[in-house]
Amino acid sequence: MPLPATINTAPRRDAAILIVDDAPANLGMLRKMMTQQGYQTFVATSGERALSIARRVHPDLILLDVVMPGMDGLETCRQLKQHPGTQRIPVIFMSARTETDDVVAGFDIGAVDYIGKPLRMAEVCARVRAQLQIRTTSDSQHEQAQRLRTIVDSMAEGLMIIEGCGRIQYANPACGRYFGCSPEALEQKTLGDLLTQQVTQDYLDYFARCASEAEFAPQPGAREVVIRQADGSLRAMDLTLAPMAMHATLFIGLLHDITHHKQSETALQRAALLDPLTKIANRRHFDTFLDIEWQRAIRSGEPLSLVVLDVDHFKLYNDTFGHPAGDAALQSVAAVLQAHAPRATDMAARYGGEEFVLLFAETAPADATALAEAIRADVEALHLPHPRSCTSDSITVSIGVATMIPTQLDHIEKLFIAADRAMYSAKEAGRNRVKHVDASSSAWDAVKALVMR
Ligand SMILES: Nc1nc2c(ncn2[C@@H]2O[C@H](COP(=O)(O)OP(=O)(O)OP(=O)(O)O)[C@@H](O)[C@H]2O)c(=O)[nH]1
Repeated sequence: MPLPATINTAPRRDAAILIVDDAPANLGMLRKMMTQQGYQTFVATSGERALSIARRVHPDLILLDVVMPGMDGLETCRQLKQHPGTQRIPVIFMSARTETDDVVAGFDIGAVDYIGKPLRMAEVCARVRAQLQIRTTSDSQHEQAQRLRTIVDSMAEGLMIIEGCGRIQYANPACGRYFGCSPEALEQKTLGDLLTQQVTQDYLDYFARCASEAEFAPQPGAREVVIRQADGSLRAMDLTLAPMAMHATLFIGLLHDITHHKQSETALQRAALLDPLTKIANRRHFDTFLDIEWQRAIRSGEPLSLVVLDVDHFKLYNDTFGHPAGDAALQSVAAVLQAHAPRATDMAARYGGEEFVLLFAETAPADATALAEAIRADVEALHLPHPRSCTSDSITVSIGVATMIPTQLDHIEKLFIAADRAMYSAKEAGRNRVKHVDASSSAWDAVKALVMR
């Protein structure tokens, strides 16, 4: 529901007035006057009766005689102020007792005004009008405050009011949910209890600048922060902090949960690095990883081993069992590769089609060859039937391995060409085998010569 742009503070013409006086003549006169002013009137000749009517009709104002037999006006007013249903009704005392002590006692007990008797009707009307106006304004403000509280309480965003020293002065229920504690518990805390040290310091500096430099009016900006929850876990949030209007020392903080956004961002980033069919690294991811390891090997002088692996007679396999069965076979082969690349410095990837690669950093030729041989044997052990293959009854792979200790003068391409050549020589030698080249072999020299040309 939109909030009204302005609050209508004119007293309602049909406001209800309860007139309480034990003298029927006074009652009659006041009633006539109030009716002439356009008000609805109720009358009572005793305090007890006044309480009962007030609780039933909730008048907008009570004109209350002080001196009455039985329950007097002061006691009547005290009981009105004690009852939640009647405590907000403004009471105006009317009395011939106009000593200062009498008037002060009337105000102390909760009256909003005190009129001396004998009554001057024009004055009574003016005072009633003034109090009704105040009452209308206060009702509107009360209603407005209630609406704002409902909005703030039901907001999905967290809202906090923060003092310049970092103390949380107010927190709404969403803040409580975000931090995993009650809003009241948050109101005992400071920004430093909720945010990391660096972020807290940044905000405290910003608060100090707002307070000391009148012309410093920064645009409120959202900042990604990690908040600490009551159970110690961390959560990603957008936090917008801005000075409260007309309050250089108070700041409004708005917290927006971006955990889901972050999770999908991370999922997207991860998806961009994986081959959709086999769920192992894709070519782009592998190339980036190889660049990093290549540079690291140049610095460390440790050997870098590249393995290139190609499924044997895979076209025939597809032709025999169909493309979906071929896909499933590629997934099985990929799983074998992944199982042999457990270290942070290893990576298995699908390089395209039925071709796979593995990188083993800090791995000498003999170790890389042994790893490749284990992979070959594990693929064979899958026993994926390949009845039309002329080299085996089941799916097999041919593997080429190249190892080098790169220098600044080398190109990554060299390593690839060497491993590819080794793989083709494994194919030529009958498939389902591993071939290795290293820097000392003649094959490697041939590769070098090729690349240097
Ligand atoms: N099912 C399936 N097949 C693929 C995929 N990518 C490439 N292929 C197939 O892999 C086959 C590769 O065939 P070739 O390059 O002729 O080699 P090959 O039949 O494996 O023979 P050799 O390598 O000489 O042993 C082609 O038929 C491609 O269609 C894929 O994602 N899924």
